[in-house]
Amino acid sequence: MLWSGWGDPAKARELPDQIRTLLRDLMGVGEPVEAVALEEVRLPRPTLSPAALAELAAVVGAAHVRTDHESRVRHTRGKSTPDLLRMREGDASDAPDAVVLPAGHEEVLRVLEVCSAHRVAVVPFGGGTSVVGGLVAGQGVVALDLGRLDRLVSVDTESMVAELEPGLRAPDAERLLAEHGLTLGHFPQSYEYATLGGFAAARSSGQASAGYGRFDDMVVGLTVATPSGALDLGRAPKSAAGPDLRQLVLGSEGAFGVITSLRLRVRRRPSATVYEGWRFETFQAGSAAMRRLAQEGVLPAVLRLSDETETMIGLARPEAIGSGDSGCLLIAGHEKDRGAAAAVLAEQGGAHLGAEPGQAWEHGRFAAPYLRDSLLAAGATVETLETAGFWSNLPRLYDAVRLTLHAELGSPLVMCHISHVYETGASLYFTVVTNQGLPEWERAKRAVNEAIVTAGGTISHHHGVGRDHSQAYAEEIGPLGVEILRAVKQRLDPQGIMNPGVLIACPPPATG
Ligand SMILES: Cc1cc2nc3c(=O)[nH]c(=O)nc-3n(C[C@H](O)[C@H](O)[C@H](O)COP(=O)(O)OP(=O)(O)OC[C@H]3O[C@@H](n4cnc5c(N)ncnc54)[C@H](O)[C@@H]3O)c2cc1C
Repeated sequence: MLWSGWGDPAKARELPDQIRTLLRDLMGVGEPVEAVALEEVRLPRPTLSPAALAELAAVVGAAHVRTDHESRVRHTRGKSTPDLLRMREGDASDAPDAVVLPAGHEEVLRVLEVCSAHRVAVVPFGGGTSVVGGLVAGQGVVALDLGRLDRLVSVDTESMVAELEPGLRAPDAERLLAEHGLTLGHFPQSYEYATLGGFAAARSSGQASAGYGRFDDMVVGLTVATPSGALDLGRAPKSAAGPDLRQLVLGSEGAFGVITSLRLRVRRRPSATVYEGWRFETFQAGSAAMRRLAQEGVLPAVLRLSDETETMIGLARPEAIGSGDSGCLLIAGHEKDRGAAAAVLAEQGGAHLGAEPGQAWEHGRFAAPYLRDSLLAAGATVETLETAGFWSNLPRLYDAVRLTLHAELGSPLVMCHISHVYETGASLYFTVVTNQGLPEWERAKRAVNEAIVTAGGTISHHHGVGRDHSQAYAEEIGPLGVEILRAVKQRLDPQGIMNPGVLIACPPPATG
């Protein structure tokens, strides 16, 4: 993973001429911005005591406690645009003092014991793709990299449940499951780098959520190491034995403990997926068609609708970006017979475009993050944000976000798509390109968060809360909700060492 951007540097993408012209002539985007070299990145002076480092090394082995420049840089923050812009400028002031790589559940428990005793904060680190400030470390903090917990532990093909370790990256998990003819069916845009533990900890949702559900729907059981001991949850597909404590862990973003094992529902790999494109006159017409598909139970595995602006720019087809298409492009990916879904789409006014747009989307489905790097290098600020709401409230939410972004940023390019749908509602995913800098973007983001809460949406459908959304999350769940989460944290993590600052504002660990 490129430390100052996304993915494999060999896959870097040139900006098409139409986009360069749009940025320069219509949006007034300024000069290209070079990233500093890795060795020029500025790190804070470490403050971890030699005694704490020695005890950590005794648990995981000296080779698995890393304090070198590159390891610290690579575990600094996540991959939001503000994170990347700071890294490009050489600012790693939130770098952890050390990166610790345990090999299993018992070692995680012992690392937490050492860190509790020394009042050292711990930030669990999966793929490092958080876009909500979920990985802010800082002085005296350890990044707990779960990359060595990377095994497929067992497969039960009768129950269709697999036990996997949390540090597995999604492609590795899919490769191991494919050997048994199985799949998770979880393909977020961060697929190439994100881990199973990160998906569970942040309640991720993938591009095939219409067919496979969200990641939290797949978790039938999990094991968690906390500073107060271990929790092992989920011993049946469904249970009436009290509240479901798995739900306290899903979405907890490392604030309560470390997920060390996951029992996940798996499915047989489909023999083929048939992709196709449809065009709708308006976003409203396309979203009404999606609603019918969800409510009539004939959803394809993949379903994605771009609004007019996103269709015009061609974001759903990175190879054809700047193509200037009209209307609203809908992509469907069918793993079963497409007949019932196609009939609904046609009845709702969709024009069938054939296989090509769907195949182009499938081909470029993980390319957009590389495009973001090229836009940042060209001097534009580009970022995404998302929310979800009930169908009846979706138009209000859509307008509220767009109006706020335009009011805050002058003339940004605001694109939107729907790619996660339910019988009762859907998520809205916005991509914003602006000539404004980081402070203006951060002000706009605060205003959008407020607008989302006011318009009745949730502050996150799948990116999570992190630090960036903690204030809006507190408004969403109310003071009593915040108190409940604080009480849980106090019980599981009495010293407050687990990822302080994410989810709910809590005092940092007292230095001992
Ligand atoms: C370009 C890009 C595209 C993205 N697309 C999508 C998308 O399509 N869908 C989507 O859902 N998200 C998307 N994301 C967001 C991100 O990939 C998800 O939040 C993902 O779930 C994070 O996984 P990770 O392994 O990278 O976790 P990290 O970023 O390493 O961690 C995320 C949070 O979980 C905590 N954590 C990680 N592992 C554990 C563990 N084992 N136990 C306890 N806590 C843990 C961390 O401390 C942190 O707070 C995208 C991000 C980027 C940069």
